[in-house]
Amino acid sequence: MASNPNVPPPGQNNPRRTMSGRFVSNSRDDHDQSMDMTGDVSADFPYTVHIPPTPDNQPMSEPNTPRDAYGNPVWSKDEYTSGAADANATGEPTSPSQTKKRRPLTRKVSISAGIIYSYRALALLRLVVLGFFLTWRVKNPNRDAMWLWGMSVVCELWFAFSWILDQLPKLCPVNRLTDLAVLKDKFEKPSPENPRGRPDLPGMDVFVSSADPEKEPPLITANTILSILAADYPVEKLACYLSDDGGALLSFESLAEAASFARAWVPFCRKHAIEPRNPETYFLIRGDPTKGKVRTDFVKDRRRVKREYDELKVRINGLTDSIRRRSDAYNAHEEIRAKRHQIESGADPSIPLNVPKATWMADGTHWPGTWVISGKEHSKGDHAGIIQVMLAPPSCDPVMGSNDLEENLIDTTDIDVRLPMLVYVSREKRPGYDHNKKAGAMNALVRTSAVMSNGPFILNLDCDHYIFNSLAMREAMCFMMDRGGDRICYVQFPQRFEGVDPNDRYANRNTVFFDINMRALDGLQGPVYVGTGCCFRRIALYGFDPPRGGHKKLKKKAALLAQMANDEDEFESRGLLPKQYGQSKIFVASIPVAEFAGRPLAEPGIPHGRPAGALTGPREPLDAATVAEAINVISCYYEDKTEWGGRVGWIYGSVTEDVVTGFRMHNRGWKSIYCVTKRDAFRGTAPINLTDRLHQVLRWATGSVEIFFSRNNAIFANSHMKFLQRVAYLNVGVYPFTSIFLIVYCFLPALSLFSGQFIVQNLNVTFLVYLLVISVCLCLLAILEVKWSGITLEEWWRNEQFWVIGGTSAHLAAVLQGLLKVMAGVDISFTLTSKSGAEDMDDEFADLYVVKWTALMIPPITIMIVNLIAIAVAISRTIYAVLPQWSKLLGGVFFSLWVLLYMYPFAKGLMGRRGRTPTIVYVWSGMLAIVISLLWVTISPPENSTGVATGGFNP
Ligand SMILES: O=c1ccn([C@@H]2O[C@H](COP(=O)(O)OP(=O)(O)O[C@H]3O[C@H](CO)[C@@H](O)[C@H](O)[C@H]3O)[C@@H](O)[C@H]2O)c(=O)[nH]1
Ligand SMILES: [Mn+2]
Repeated sequence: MASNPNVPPPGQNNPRRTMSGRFVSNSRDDHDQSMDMTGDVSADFPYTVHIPPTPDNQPMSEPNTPRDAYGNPVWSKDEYTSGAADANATGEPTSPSQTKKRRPLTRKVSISAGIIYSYRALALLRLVVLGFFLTWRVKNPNRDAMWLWGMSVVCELWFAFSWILDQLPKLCPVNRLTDLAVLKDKFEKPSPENPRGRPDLPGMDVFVSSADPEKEPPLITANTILSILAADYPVEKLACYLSDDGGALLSFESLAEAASFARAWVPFCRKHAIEPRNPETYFLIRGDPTKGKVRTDFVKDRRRVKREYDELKVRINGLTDSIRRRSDAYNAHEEIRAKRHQIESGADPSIPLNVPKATWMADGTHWPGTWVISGKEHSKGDHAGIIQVMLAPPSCDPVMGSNDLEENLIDTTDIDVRLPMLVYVSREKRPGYDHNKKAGAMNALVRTSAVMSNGPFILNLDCDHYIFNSLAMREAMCFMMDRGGDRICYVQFPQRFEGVDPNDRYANRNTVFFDINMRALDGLQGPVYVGTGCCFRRIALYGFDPPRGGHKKLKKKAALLAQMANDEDEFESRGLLPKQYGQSKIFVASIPVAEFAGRPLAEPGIPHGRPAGALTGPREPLDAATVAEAINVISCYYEDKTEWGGRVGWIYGSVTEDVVTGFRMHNRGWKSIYCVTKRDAFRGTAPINLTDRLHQVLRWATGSVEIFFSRNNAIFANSHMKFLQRVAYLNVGVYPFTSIFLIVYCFLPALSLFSGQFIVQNLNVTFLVYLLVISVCLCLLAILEVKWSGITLEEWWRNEQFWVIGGTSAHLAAVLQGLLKVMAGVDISFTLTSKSGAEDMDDEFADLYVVKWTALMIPPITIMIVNLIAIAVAISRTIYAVLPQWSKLLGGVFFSLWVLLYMYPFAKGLMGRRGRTPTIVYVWSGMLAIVISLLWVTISPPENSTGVATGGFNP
């Protein structure tokens, strides 16, 4: 297929517009009638898909347009290298307006000293008592059952170790506040350097990752995209990229639909200050939508936009069907043509024809990506790279709408109707190349966006994580633009979830992690990167070191890059850059531009900032050469012999690419920030049924094991990282191994009950007191954590429970899988978490009760059954009065019940919908167990039948 790299001028690559202001493309319903079977429907289809003509993996001819600067910043080279910015920053007298501007953008808020000091003291106390306890345990073996004692002591030693790994990094939590008003003052108010008050904020490229329209419904992705397009950030600075790892026409066309609906949605959001700007959620909000709305036409506008949105939903839901029908028609037509040709050419008509079952675009051409019935060069792992600019970059000045209701859906007088740039990207995939899952997709986007918009900041969102707070990007910018902001590699926001059952049975919200661990890490140079809701400094992804020693190193490197990009020989002779970043000179040239544009403003106290007003110029329009280059950099051979995935970009080699990527940055000396906003910044979906949840934690734990056995193990971290930060990263790699000890420990109570022994020789006072103290300390620590983090005790308890459930199932499997990878090189696949929204209107949480069998469930089920039987055996032995020591019996039973208590949500989950009366599970299986054990005891009565008398409390 001949590609057409020409990008239509702004505005022309959009769908046709009807009189009602709606946009149509030929991709829907009426298609069968309108389709011209001669294949000439291309004339009015709005999209020309851009793909590289490189199935043979040859680089495209180098576009001949050397540029000094690309993107939005106006950047004077002289000033950059001469350090004029520095000079200007060294404290000239400041005007009153400047003093006002010097108000900080962010602030640390300390946690109440009372709470935090008692928290630390308690942790210390527990540590000490734990030490005494374990010494006592080691010194006092149970001589009657050394095996039981040995196993339990080993497990307890490990638990203590893993508790320390988890507890230590939690000792210095912080909270932070931003001041958005100061940000506005600094970057959007008229000033001598910026007389028109044009936005001087740096550009932001938003990356949305999607991989499979089956598991990730296009409607969810479309909503995410809409929330981004409508975000409150200067339009001309914002660009949105959708990565489609499925290469599906369905994703492509639904993005086109979303883009055309954005013309109504975005002005509506701006006009009436809508929140959240994800239409699906917005229209479902319970309560009075007019609350706080002042414009009288709100109700009318809302009604219209709502109807338009409903139509969009129907269209997106109908896409699968319309694509199939269209393709069937085209394929039938092709077959007829081939048959005719066969007859005409005099060939034997009985020879079967091999016409491929292609997937067709509305313009009557083959879809270059994956076909519905996958064919050669059109399957998930084998297709061309595709780039489509769905919305062209907007002009740099506002474009006000009008009250012409023929043209517009709503009256947009005095409303800026521009839309941010929107690009569809599906990287090239070929057999024989490792595509490196999400990390690979993100790296393709990093390069393509560098060429097309080069925002110095990158916001990364999974396709199901939408912007819930339209100011979120500004929050991130406060940190990045504040004093010392140039040392920040990313600002991570907490992941918040919708559609989780109110009891949060499987701790899907992960609040312990997001409100306790992450907040605490924020006090230790920064939270880990968790894959979504994270705003990166672009150059941190390029493997740069943070500015140290007066920015000299960074400046030198950037200047060198700039020089090399311009000077052919220099570039070539060093051999260094192509090796690191690949062959694209345009890409390399974009690096220093991004570095410069990402700096905070030069001000007293911010020595190496950029001058105010430097980012207010218009951005270069996209030209054909640029798009050609953007396609070049997403080809699958581009990364050959480069450092992408190694030192540069998202790091490869783990299914939890996120943790590794963040780790590398921290290890280089960058800091990160955890930004918890009052109104959630982003929200996503979480798998709520047991099976999906287990698979999710399986992937995470497997990723952790991969990290543990790689050079990204925190043991090898360098001195840029604080000690406790290293402990936290070590914990990330180590926690799955706890499962080995946990599973043994969960069988111990049953083993003790069966054997009539216990993990200690007798339940003496010392043992019980130690046990009591460490448990009480743990509870008090939990209460204090709850106090400083704001989570609830129930959430904390759910987390404990799931720690046992996940620990005895998914984590164990992860350890095995990880070992297999290390020892036998077995590759680990990325199982997508399905993101089906609540379909069933009668029961929002219907998904919760879905029971899908998985082998992961075997160990926890075994644990439950064995423990139940053990309890029953113990009870029947008591009935027969044959147990040697009642204290051991009591210990064992308590121990067993404790395990069962932790497993309770799991048992509930297994029951599916009936699990609503979950006690039945335990009661029922308990009865069964009693029967079994009565039989067992009758068949083999224990030898010692004088036991009761010899037992007792024996301190
Ligand atoms: O080959 C792939 C596989 C996945 N994805 C995308 O990666 C994201 C995360 O996948 P998901 O199945 O939703 O995983 P979760 O467990 O929900 O995600 C968490 O954990 C992952 C690491 O295991 C991170 O990549 C995610 O960002 C983080 O939110 C989704 O947007 C996918 O579309 C790709 O783009 N290409
Ligand atoms: Mn997800």
